Amino acid sequence: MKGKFITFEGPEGAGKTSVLEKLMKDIKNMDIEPVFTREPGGIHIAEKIREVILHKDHTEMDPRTEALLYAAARRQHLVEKVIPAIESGKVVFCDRFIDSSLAYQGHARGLGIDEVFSINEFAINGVMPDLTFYFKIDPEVGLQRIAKSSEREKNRLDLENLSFHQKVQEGYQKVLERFPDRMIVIDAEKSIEEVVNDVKTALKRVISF
Ligand SMILES: Nc1ncnc2c1ncn2[C@@H]1O[C@H](COP(=O)(O)OP(=O)(O)OP(=O)(O)O)[C@@H](O)[C@H]1O
Ligand SMILES: Cc1cn([C@H]2C[C@H](O)[C@@H](COP(=O)(O)O)O2)c(=O)[nH]c1=O
Repeated sequence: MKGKFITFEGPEGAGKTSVLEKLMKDIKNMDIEPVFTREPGGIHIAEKIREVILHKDHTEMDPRTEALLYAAARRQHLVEKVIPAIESGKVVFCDRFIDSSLAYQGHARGLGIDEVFSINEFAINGVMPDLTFYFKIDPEVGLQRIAKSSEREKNRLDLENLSFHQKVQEGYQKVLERFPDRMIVIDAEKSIEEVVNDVKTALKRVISF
């Protein structure tokens, strides 16, 4: 049986990681075999690439280099972890995937959504999510949340200015217009409990757990 590939997208501080942590607890011991992972990262090489991309001192990084590094991390993560899991019937829940590249590098960095999609086509070789939750939130609210969080050390992208994060938001809107069939919009400004419930309700339409 082929599994499923479900991705979580949205700007900084939207609550993706918090919701995935709650789902991880709730989905355990139920009818599906879940795999929780993230981008960039999820496996050794991609975590190393993550350190290079997100290090706050790497301010000289060229936007095309950034886009290529995300795509390289994506390729390795797909081949080592995501594809084998899907092929063995598991349900992969991934914190970010290609839509982040389209919104951040394609739109916010100004490289072009089509151009960034095309370098990613080489990396993904036809693997796209079955379903994507887009956590919609005013970028200022998301940034305020991460500013309040004592656990979080700010990375290079967190430190971009508000206008960059507003462009990320516009980028996601464009991605949503391009892929309306696989994307579900979640109001991420609701309480965490309500957001978790909304995600679970939508998930139950595609998997039983
Ligand atoms: N619905 C919510 N309401 C209020 N605070 C929230 C909500 N969801 C998450 N938070 C808080 O916001 C902060 C950021 O949450 P989280 O790390 O889950 O976001 P994220 O979408 O994964 O962000 P990033 O992509 O930047 O890592 C955390 O301190 C978390 O506790
Ligand atoms: C996959 C991917 C990610 N990004 C950005 C988005 C965030 O600012 C960081 C990842 O940090 P998080 O705490 O794990 O959310 O990287 C990007 O710009 N392009 C991408 O393809």
